[in-house]
Amino acid sequence: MALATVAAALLAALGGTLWLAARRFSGPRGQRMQGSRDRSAMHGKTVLITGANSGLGRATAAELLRLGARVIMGCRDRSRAEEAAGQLLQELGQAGGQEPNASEGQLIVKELDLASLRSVRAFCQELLQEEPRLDVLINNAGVFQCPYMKTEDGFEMQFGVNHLGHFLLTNLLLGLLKSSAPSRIVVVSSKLYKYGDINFEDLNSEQSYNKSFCYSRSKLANILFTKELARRLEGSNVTVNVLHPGIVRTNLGRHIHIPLLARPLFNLVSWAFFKTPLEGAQTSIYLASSPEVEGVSGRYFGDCKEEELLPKAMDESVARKLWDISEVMIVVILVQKSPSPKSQSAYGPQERASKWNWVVAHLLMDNSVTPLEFALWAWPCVFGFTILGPRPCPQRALPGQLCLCAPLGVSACPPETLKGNKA
Ligand SMILES: NC(=O)C1=CN([C@@H]2O[C@H](COP(=O)(O)OP(=O)(O)OC[C@H]3O[C@@H](n4cnc5c(N)ncnc54)[C@H](OP(=O)(O)O)[C@@H]3O)[C@@H](O)[C@H]2O)C=CC1
Ligand SMILES: CC1=C(/C=C/C(C)=C/C=C/C(C)=C/C=O)C(C)(C)CCC1
Repeated sequence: MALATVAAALLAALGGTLWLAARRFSGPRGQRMQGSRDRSAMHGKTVLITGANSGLGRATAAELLRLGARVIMGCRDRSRAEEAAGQLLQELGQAGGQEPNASEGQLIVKELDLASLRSVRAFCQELLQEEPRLDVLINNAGVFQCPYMKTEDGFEMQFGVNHLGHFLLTNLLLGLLKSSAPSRIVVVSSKLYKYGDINFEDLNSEQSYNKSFCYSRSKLANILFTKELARRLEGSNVTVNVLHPGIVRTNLGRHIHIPLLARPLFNLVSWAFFKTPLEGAQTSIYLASSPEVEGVSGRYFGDCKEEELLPKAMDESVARKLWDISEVMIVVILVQKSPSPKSQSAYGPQERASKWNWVVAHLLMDNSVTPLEFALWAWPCVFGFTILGPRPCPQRALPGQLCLCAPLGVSACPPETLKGNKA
């Protein structure tokens, strides 16, 4: 009896494995490899891919390199990136039956930590000095459902890396993309955007943190960012499109805890049902290289086809607000050098909730911003405020000092004013 039970269990396990294996090698996967097949399609083109050392980014880099592109891998860990680059060149050499880096594109590793706006700026400064052109920017790097963590600048990690880091990166590289036009920006989002919302009152998750919601919110932000950027880039010959890759077997799930005993089963199921990184990367490759999408902008793609979005991902007013507040967040960090104890004590509980308030006021009072930086960053922010309509300032500004009060509760008043107001 016991023997029969064991035999039945073994048979069931074998049958299950065979069925999963059959699923793995059949189905629509083959049709998903729709990227450009022209081996020289990307010759002479420079492509920047964030998070190119792993998963989808790595697979995208491999394919674009094969198509002849000069690929810049923007990665946070130099040793992991160099290891991946070495493997990619070796694989390419083996596949082509020739010495790596002979006729195909070039691979360049550069350090870029999207959880540090200082790193993003340093990266862009170097890139702008060294690269005469940039044809494709692929905003691919991402963090998925990590425990509550903050970036170097104090932003919730998933929003900070997935949205804000890329927001700054893209804006700093827009000039080069425009001068290299026709050029493309590709944004990697996720279908999970459906479960997110742009809750402006707690964008930094200070009040509550739900890791799934925050991932989804950051991916919704990716889509709204794409929509708004496409609108701003109309007529520039720079296109921007967003995609979801499907469910792909990568390192993205590193923060998901799977009990040790369940891991083999999970691995088997993911092997059978998830896409491989190369399959998942097809839409990124397609949007980066296919002539079919030349001139197409502001669209959402999956499996190399345009897809419909939920209304919340197409809301123009939310997209504009998100853009404006992202600018404020970035501007603030630009001027937010270690605040003085005097300033620290100057803001009360309400102001502390959005620490950005008073810092914006320092724009013109503090020489931590150069006129060029001010011109680049401050005016869109001030302009955004103007467009959205400044509200009457609840605090009384000191004569001659900057005091901006914008919607969404973001206001900027000199700390002295806030202090005076509290008294
Ligand atoms: N896999 C999937 O099923 C899906 C993935 N996506 C999206 O695809 C994109 C790629 O993810 P995927 O390849 O799956 O995951 P991986 O974890 O394999 O790759 C993510 C990449 O992002 C990098 N990264 C993470 N944080 C930072 C940072 N602070 N600065 C710079 N780079 C960083 C990682 O670097 P490091 O290796 O050093 O950690 C890694 O190179 C993400 O945007 C993700 O949201 C969307 C839907 C589904
Ligand atoms: C494959 C796999 C894992 C899980 C990855 C998962 C579940 C990723 C899901 C990502 C999604 C759905 C993102 C959507 O935007 C683990 C846990 C690392 C274990 C090893 C193999």
